[in-house]
Amino acid sequence: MIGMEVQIVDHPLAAARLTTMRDKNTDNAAFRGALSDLTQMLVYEALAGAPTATVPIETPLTACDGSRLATPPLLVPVLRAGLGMVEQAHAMVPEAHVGFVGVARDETTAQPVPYLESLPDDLSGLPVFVLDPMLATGGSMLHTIELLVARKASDITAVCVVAAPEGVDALETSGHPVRLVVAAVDEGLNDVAYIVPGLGDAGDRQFGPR
Ligand SMILES: O=P(O)(O)OC[C@H]1O[C@H](OP(=O)(O)OP(=O)(O)O)[C@H](O)[C@@H]1O
Ligand SMILES: O=c1cc[nH]c(=O)[nH]1
Ligand SMILES: [Mg+2]
Repeated sequence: MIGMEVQIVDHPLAAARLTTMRDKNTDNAAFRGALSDLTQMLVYEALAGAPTATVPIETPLTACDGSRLATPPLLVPVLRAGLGMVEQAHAMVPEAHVGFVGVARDETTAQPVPYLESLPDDLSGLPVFVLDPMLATGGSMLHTIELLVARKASDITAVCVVAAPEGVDALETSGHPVRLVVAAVDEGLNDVAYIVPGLGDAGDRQFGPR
């Protein structure tokens, strides 16, 4: 799909949380806190313009029309690092259902190695938000998107903190129905496929080494 929608969330508060996450002196707890705060901003922006449904209500004074999300997205954290996003995303969209995908890159080849999939069978008509702070080569995100498309998802949003241009290109050329919401697109990948300047290993920085 040429011309994939990429929404960069560059609000000053988002930039401040991202700075905390990038700083190598930020400890695990503060990293998780900044990721949670930033997730709130990313999900808020990702849902701007989402279709709404009218809800008739009564205020203490009179009847009026209210509003709710027409179709709350399925939230899909990619383990491990996406776990640090799901609680806050779910707080923003409490009526959402949640699926899980587990994939870990092989440390020598950087290829994604899947180990978990727990998703509804039929995703037709349901928007899906994939939560993973890092989009590096794009291999892990593409694996996840392929699981979703195989279940008939046709409206997928990748919600990420940092992306490499290589990962953005990989999503764009995949032809899958995906858009990207991200706090920053960095310079690129180093020789072991880490994002530079990046923030290191987002799973390790929340939970310790695996
Ligand atoms: O775009 P890619 O090249 O696939 O890299 C991105 C993936 O790498 C990280 O996970 P990792 O494999 O380190 O697993 P973890 O979350 O368990 O640490 C990250 O959370 C993404 O899932
Ligand atoms: O920079 C990177 C690349 C992949 N996964 C991470 O957690 N960080
Ligand atoms: Mg990791």
